[in-house]
Amino acid sequence: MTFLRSLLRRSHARNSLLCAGLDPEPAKLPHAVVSGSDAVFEFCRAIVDATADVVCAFKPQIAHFAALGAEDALRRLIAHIHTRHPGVPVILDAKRGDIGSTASHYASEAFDRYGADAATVNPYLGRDSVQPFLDRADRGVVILCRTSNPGSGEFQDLLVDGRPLYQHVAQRVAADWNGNGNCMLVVGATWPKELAQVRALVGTMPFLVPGIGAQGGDVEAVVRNGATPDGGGLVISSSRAILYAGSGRDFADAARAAAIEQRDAINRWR
Ligand SMILES: O=C(O)c1cc(=O)[nH]c(=O)n1[C@@H]1O[C@H](COP(=O)(O)O)[C@@H](O)[C@H]1O
Repeated sequence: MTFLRSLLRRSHARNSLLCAGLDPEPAKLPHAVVSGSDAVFEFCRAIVDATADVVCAFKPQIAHFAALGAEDALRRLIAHIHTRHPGVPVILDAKRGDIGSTASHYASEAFDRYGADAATVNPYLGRDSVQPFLDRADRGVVILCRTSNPGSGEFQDLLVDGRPLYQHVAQRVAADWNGNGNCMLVVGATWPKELAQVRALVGTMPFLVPGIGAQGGDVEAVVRNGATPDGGGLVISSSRAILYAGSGRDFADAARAAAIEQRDAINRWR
């Protein structure tokens, strides 16, 4: 089954648009419970097992593992999700972008080494840099469009032929890059007006929407401005607000409670 089909199926089955981001930070781990050389894996596995039935996807962030030399923990974590929670797709947040010959190695890293179902990519280098990802028709390609960070407008809002650059990205992806029907766009929860503008440009293409929780994005505005007419089309991602909801022995229960709260807050506006 393709990534987008399994995402849709999972989202319907669990009535959830929530994605749990997996961004382990050593200083924030509950050391009384998880410690030792495999603490990152054990922490993330506990979060995954506590939230899998609440979410439509997981999104591990590669730098949070690579900076710690924990690439093998990432590989095992994705394998664990696939084995223990089949049907929950994994989006590897890697934000890759390079010339085509190198990009093919990045695609292989994401999809073959780590076994991810989808990966985030940066469109700045143009279509040939994303092509090795687009060619993997069964996998998802999640393309940065209007990112959640405060400085996102510095380049993404620059007017080109009278329209902001991020709108060109949205239109180009929808019209030209999505031949295999495997594209999504990243639009930050912190920019509801832009979310509505991108939705108006691309029809029902699904969006990955990070920026609720720790970054303060407004859930109601996200759903009102970003959802498709059937109340879907969104994968709303939250990392720190779920991962670090608790810091004691009950950290996994606290993460589950936070995820349920966020899922329900999203569903209230659908
Ligand atoms: O591609 C992403 O996932 C992403 C895009 C974006 O525009 N903003 C954004 O915050 N992210 C990622 O989403 C996660 C947000 O984490 P929290 O702010 O803790 O929920 C981080 O891993 C970011 O790298």
